[in-house]
Amino acid sequence: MPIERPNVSQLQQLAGELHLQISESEAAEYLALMQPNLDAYDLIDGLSDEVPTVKYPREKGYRPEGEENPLNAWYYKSEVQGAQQGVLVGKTVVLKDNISLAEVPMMNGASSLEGHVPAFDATVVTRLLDAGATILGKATCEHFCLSGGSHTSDPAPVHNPWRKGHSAGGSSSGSAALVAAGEVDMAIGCDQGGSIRIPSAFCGTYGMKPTHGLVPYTGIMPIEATIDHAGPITANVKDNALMLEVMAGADGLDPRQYISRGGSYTAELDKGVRGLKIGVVTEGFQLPNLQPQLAEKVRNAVARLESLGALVGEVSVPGHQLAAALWSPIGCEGLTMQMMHGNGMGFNWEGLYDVPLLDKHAGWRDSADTLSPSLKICMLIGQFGLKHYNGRYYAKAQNLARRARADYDRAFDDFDLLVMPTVPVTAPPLPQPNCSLTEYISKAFEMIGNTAALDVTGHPAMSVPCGLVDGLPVGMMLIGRHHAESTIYQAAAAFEASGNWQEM
Ligand SMILES: NC(=O)c1ccccc1
Repeated sequence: MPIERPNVSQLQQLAGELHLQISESEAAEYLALMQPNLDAYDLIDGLSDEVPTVKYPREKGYRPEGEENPLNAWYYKSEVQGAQQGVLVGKTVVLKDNISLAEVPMMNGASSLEGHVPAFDATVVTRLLDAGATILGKATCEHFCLSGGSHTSDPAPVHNPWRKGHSAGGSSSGSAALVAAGEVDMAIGCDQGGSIRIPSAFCGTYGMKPTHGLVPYTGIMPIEATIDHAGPITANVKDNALMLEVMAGADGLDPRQYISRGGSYTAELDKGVRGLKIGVVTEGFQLPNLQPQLAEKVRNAVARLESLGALVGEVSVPGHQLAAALWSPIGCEGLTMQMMHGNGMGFNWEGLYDVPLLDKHAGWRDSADTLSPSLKICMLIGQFGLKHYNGRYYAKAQNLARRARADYDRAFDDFDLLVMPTVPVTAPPLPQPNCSLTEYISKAFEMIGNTAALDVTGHPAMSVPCGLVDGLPVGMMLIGRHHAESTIYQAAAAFEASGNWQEM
């Protein structure tokens, strides 16, 4: 199929957008000279796309309603049976709804994407199925994954299974809610500012944000490649480690995997914590909105690890606050370029692009006013930094991210793990649908003070449930050296085995 050529005046218009002025006759001459290039576009247009083939058949599926979806945590139910054999045989899994499951609708929490049906499976999906898992469907997520509260998802907010009317956390809201409600064994979440760990903390699940690049993001709708992470959300530590083992390692299609190695994450589970050095991060307990009772639960959990033989000390990591600050230019300018101007894919990397998703998402411009205020504020910050400051603060923040990372790594000279509260608050009530802009946005970001920093530095970090305050779960965040997920699991497993966290 030939692509539609621009005419002379369209080419002049394009030139204008590039700050060029070309006369009509120049435009005509350029146009003639461009013909071989446009012939190349014709050739590409005539070819089929180069994408992975779908390996396992699936049901058409449906959108559960009413009693079948009391928390609004399901987006779609569609069963996919994986291989007959493998470490995940008998395990049920739900996918966050920014992860492609071929033939099953995906909307990433945003009405502007409604109607999109992916053509291929994300790498992590194929890996789980190859390991024998049974996928049950897609979990509701927040609007383009841009909220730590569960009130921004289209069509409806997700409720916390511990208390209806309260936030499930976000942005992997449905993922954690369905695991906590016992509807699935496992879920995949994604995390750019805390979106695996926040809902895990609010819902009392185990949520691991692995080292940046460990798990391929291929086939998952991104926010910004340098902070995109995918990882497991489960009801126990063993399942979490198993799931990570299956999902980790290079797929050759994701530029985030500049360092790519998988590993065995189940090997250390029974080792205990005797002699393990755990640093309590001073800055992690200095968030202005930290609830004292919640901090107390986390300190009690650390004392328990100490009683199990860990060597505990206090450590200051000034880079923690720096990293949290770096999230603003990196997250906001990065998502404005990649997710919005770049139609969800961006440019300048080799790998697997989802072309139909790109086309569909390019339509956000036609209904931009329906975007969530939590996304709008990030776009406004991002556009400001890009337009008024050439994106220089994004660039400088990427450089300073190495300083922040080195700061944590200095702490890891003395400690094997670092610990702090995952989030400063327990699950708050969901804001009312007609709440103010200020409330809507503050309820989306009030809890990311500790989590976002580790997206910037890339360190693995896991939320481990460690108690209840007024009947709502509290999460302790364990942070490890890059690629030391095993050490995190080792401590998490020892802690889990030491008693019922709901009684702590
Ligand atoms: N995608 C995220 O991790 C996120 C979390 C909280 C707020 C904004 C984004």
